[in-house]
Amino acid sequence: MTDLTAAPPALATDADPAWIAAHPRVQRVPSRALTLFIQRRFLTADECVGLIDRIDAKRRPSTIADANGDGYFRTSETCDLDHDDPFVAVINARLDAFAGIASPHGEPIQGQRYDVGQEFKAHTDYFDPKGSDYAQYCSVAGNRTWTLMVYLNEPAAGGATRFTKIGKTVQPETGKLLAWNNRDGAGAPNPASLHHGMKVRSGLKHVITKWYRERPWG
Ligand SMILES: O=C(O)CCC(=O)C(=O)O
Ligand SMILES: [Fe+2]
Repeated sequence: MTDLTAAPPALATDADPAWIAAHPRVQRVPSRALTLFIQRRFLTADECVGLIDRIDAKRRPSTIADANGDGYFRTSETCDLDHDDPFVAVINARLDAFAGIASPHGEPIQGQRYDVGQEFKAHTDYFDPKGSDYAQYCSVAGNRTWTLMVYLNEPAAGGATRFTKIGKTVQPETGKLLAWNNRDGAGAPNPASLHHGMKVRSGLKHVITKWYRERPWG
């Protein structure tokens, strides 16, 4: 459970790193190239179980936006969580409060499930403005800005998230949150946000991912 030190900024369209850094138990990963925060125990073990049950009940094969011809690029399963479910709505509000971003800028939370051997190869969460699918995915709400991701469990082996450009590997831990800015200091898409959801070697891995947009999503 995150204890917030103050009310979030009213109707902010973007996160303030100083706001995030002021939350209790937040660590900033030392890097000039990427703004990346970690907070352990963002969710309780019970909350994680509640999310895992919902993900397992509604999962489907994961997809990627800009198809790149590699059928093994993202082999996990995905679930669009139901925001009419009060349990999900409470967690969604907590993510918004952590980021300090007004709720309409957030995409619905997704769940991801990785079985043994499954992974999400190195990618960025922002859409390439020169990519063929950019207009399709970004014409209304703009590009992705911040990513919040929470590990819901700990696979027995594998499943770390590796930020390849900054040489940082984060190990899954039940309830641990990652928050990073997909843009650089000038506000442009930041290639240093490249990350790889590495293969699970034993056990299962579940995470939730929440992406924020430049403009309201819905
Ligand atoms: O599972 C992970 O460690 C990374 C997930 C991810 O990068 C994504 O869903 O965009
Ligand atoms: Fe990602």
